[in-house]
This record gives sequence, C-alpha cells and structure tokens, in this order.
Amino acid sequence: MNNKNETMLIDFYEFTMANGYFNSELKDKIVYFDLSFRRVPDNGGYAIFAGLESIINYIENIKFSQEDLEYLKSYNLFSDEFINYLEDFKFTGDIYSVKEGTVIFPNEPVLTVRANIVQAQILETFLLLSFNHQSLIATKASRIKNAAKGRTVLEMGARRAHGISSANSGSRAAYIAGIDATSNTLASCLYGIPCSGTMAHSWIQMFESEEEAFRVYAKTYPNNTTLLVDTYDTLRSGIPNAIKVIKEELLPKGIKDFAVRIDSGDLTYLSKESRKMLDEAGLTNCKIVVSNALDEILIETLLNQGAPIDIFGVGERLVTAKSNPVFGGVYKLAAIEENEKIIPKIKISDNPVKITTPHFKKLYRIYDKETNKAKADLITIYDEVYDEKEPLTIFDPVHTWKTKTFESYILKDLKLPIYKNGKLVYKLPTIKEIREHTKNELNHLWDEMLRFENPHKYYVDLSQKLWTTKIELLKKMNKNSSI
Ligand SMILES: Nc1ncnc2c1ncn2[C@@H]1O[C@H](COP(=O)(O)OP(=O)(O)OP(=O)(O)O)[C@@H](O)[C@H]1O
Ligand SMILES: O=P(O)(O)OC[C@H]1O[C@H](OP(=O)(O)OP(=O)(O)O)[C@H](O)[C@@H]1O
Ligand SMILES: O=C(O)c1cccnc1
Repeated sequence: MNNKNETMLIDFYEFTMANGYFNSELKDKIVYFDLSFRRVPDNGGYAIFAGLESIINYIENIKFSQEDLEYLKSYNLFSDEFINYLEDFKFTGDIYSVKEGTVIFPNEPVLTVRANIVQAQILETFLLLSFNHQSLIATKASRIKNAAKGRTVLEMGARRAHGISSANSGSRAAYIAGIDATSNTLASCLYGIPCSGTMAHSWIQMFESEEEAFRVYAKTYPNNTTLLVDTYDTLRSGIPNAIKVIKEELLPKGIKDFAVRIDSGDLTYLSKESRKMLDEAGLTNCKIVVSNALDEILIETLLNQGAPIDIFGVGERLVTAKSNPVFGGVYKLAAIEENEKIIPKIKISDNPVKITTPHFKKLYRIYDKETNKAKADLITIYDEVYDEKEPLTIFDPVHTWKTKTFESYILKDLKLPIYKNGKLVYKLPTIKEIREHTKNELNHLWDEMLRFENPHKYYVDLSQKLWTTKIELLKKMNKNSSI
C-alpha cells in the first residue's frame, strides 16, 4: 500500500452514488457543482483560496489500478460495467476556478465543475480536502504575516503538523500567503520555497559550554548564524555568550548578518533586555528571532508591547490552524442540463446559511476605479452581461432595501476556465507568481478588513436576476413540500 497513488482518496458514498447513476438513465446527465465555504475562520474579514494545483494534479493523475478495481469489486456492490468504466476513467468535463491566492468570501462559488454526474461526484472528496486544508492554512498564514507588519516570518511547523501531506501542503499554503521561508526541507525542494533554520537546544547541550556551542556553530556557518540563547539563562548567559562569540568569530570576518533566537519566557521583556545588551555591545544590527507557540494574536500583542523583534518563527498554531481548525468548504449541486438548457437546482435547509444559491454562476469583483480597492462581490447567472459605462446598483440579498450604486468601477470576472472537455486549458502559475498574486489581492482590501476584531464586513451580493431565480425556486420548493 505504500506507493499507492491518491486516486482512491474518495468517500465511499461517491462510488455508490456514481454506480447508481451509471446504471440509470442519469448516467450522462450534465451537472454543475459549486465549491464554496460558509464562514471565515477566526471571524476574520477574508480568506485566501488555495489548493487548485493539488486538484489539477489529482485530475491529471487519476488512475484506478487493477488492485483498486479488485478491491471495489470485493464489496459486490458495483456493476461490472461501472468497474470497467473506472478502469478507463478520465475526466471529460469543464472546471472554472478563481486563481490560487485569490481573496475569497463566504458563499461564493469559487470553483465550478460542469461534468456528467458520475465524474462530478467522483471528484468531490479530493476537491474538498485540497480546498479546505490549503485555504485554511493560507488564511491563517495571511493573518500571521499581517500581524508581523512587514517583519520576516518563518514557518517551522512540520514536526507538529497533522501528518505528512499536511506538513508539505501546509508549508506551501503558508508560503503562498506571504510567509517568508519554511524549515521543511521536503516542502522547500518540492515547491521551491526558501528554506531556513536556526539551531535546537540539543546543539547547545551537546557541548561542554554554551559559549563553545555558539563558537563551533559560528565557525561552521559564519554567514548563517542564529544563536539560540535561552537554553540556560537568556540574559545572564545566552546573550553575553552570543555577544562574545559574534565579536570574536564574526565581526573580524566583516560579517554583519547574524541573529539570536529566544524560544521561551516573556518574549517582550527578554527581547527588550536583549536588544539593550546587544546595542550596548555595538551589535545594533544583530536581529532578534522569537518563537514559542506564536500566532497572529500573540504577535500583535508582542508588537503592541513594543517588543523589538525582527523575525517570528511560527509552527504548531499555523500548521494546525489551532484557533479554528475547520474551513467548512462544501461542494453543492447548483444546476443540471436538460435538452441543452441549464435548470437551476436549490438545496433548502432550516438553517438559512445552508440554503444554496442555484444556477451556473459567474463571480465578479467590483473595484472602485479611483482607489483601486475592492468594494463588493457580485454573483450573477453565467450569461448576464454588464456594461462598466453604465451605473451598477447592487443590493443586500437579505435586507433588499439596502442598495449601493457604483458609477466609476471596474468589474473583474474572477473565475477562469481550467478544464474544457477534460483538457487542461490553464497554464499553472509558479509558486512565486501565486504568492505575488496573493500580495496584490491583499493590496485591494481596505485595512479595516484585515483587523482581527470585528473586521469590516465585505458585501457579496446576488444580481437581480439570480436573486429572483433563487427566491422563486425557494417558493416553489416550499409550496411543493407543504402539499
Ligand atoms: N510578552 C508576552 N505577551 C504575551 N504572550 C507571551 C509573551 N511572552 C511569551 N508569550 C507567549 O506565552 C506562552 C508561554 O508559554 P509557556 O509558559 O508554555 O512557555 P515557557 O514556559 O516560556 O517556555 P517553554 O516552551 O520552555 O515551556 C507562549 O505562547 C509565548 O509565545
Ligand atoms: O512553538 P512553535 O510555534 O511550534 O514553533 C516551533 C517550536 O519548535 C521547536 O521547539 P521544540 O520542538 O524543540 O520544543 P519546545 O517547545 O520544547 O521548544 C522550536 O524551538 C519552537 O519552539
Ligand atoms: O530552525 C529552527 O529554528 C526550527 C526548526 C523547526 C522547529 N523549530 C525551530
């Protein structure tokens, strides 16, 4: 089982449903499924879309092996024809998606699959798992990077990640969102993320003295010296020894780039005192790295306390998204095709947030032409046409009397074609391009949306035509269910 590819990472009910459709007249029915999420983690103001590259890799490499097929057969649930179909399975549908690194909001169709029902169902699990995990980590990482206010942030979470793929794709998602480097060498070599690191307490413990440990390290890696100063006593031993070794081993070589790392205790107090001692010793360019179960709230707190920190090392709370470890992405049927017409479908729920928005839809972002800031998102039916020269009025889908009119705006269609008739038509961006895209996306947001406490609410509205379709379908379903 060790070298198994990921094709079978599919919830079993997808197979039972797919087999059921395959053996019925619904076999070739074309459907539309939307990927969306319901709530921004940590009550934040925005989320970052990630996971598209993994989704594409999965689709490109889907291959049910003979072993997989035998395994499925052993359940005696699936027809031979269905098993034969899986043997030659190939995705033949269309996919539209926002780019990786795009800022997204709840209830938007960020990715849409148009395919026959069998294929659309088979993709569900992997799409959701990639989207949910990677968007969760990218969103958390973006908050952490924002809290650091331009300072460097290193991701060091591999050892506490929830498994191998979470460590790797977590490092990638964090980098996309703006984290500067990872300690995970595999993620670095897989994805081209800068790799970085300091030293562990064990290095210090291995030598007769802390000073000797520092000295050997500085001699071995003169151009990459970060000394861990909290093994015995940060201010009485760690910092004085670091000053001595830096002065004796690095300054004579003309080296100006070095740092100390503090990994325990009151990081504000210790960084302030360390800064004073380093400056008094003339080492004003010595950077201070801190780590120890940090997250965006602690980083903000430390900086608000005036802690003179240059670099943050962040592990467990980032890779596990500890404060809110569920993204809540869903994959919902939005329409079917009948006689080449698109028929919208809705899912009703007692919980209003779980009522879906029907139809094959487009997702637009409205930018203010003067400020270049994103003002609202507009979800429309796929064939609605807008003229940016005409004023655009949007309204709150719940409190419909609340309207807003834009006179001078730019409308951007956020979803691109990724697959057309099963063919990949999208050129995958490099990880650096994705990271740049995320940075650019955040520049379009108002600062008020980035704050952690009660961030400004961003509007995601429905076009008049889509809103009417939704309400009519709701009324129809209500009427039908009360008969
Ligand atoms: N000035 C500060 N303000 C707010 N939180 C801080 C401050 N200094 C440190 N912290 C955080 O408080 C927590 C301290 O955790 P804890 O008491 O377990 O660590 P410690 O005892 O200092 O170190 P160790 O990891 O060796 O146990 C960490 O999450 C740390 O980042
Ligand atoms: O706290 P995180 O955000 O996950 O950052 C990574 C932590 O990993 C290392 O600790 P280690 O595994 O050696 O254990 P420690 O907590 O006892 O230092 C490092 O010294 C950091 O403390
Ligand atoms: O390089 C480091 O300092 C590091 C790496 C992993 C975990 N903690 C620290």
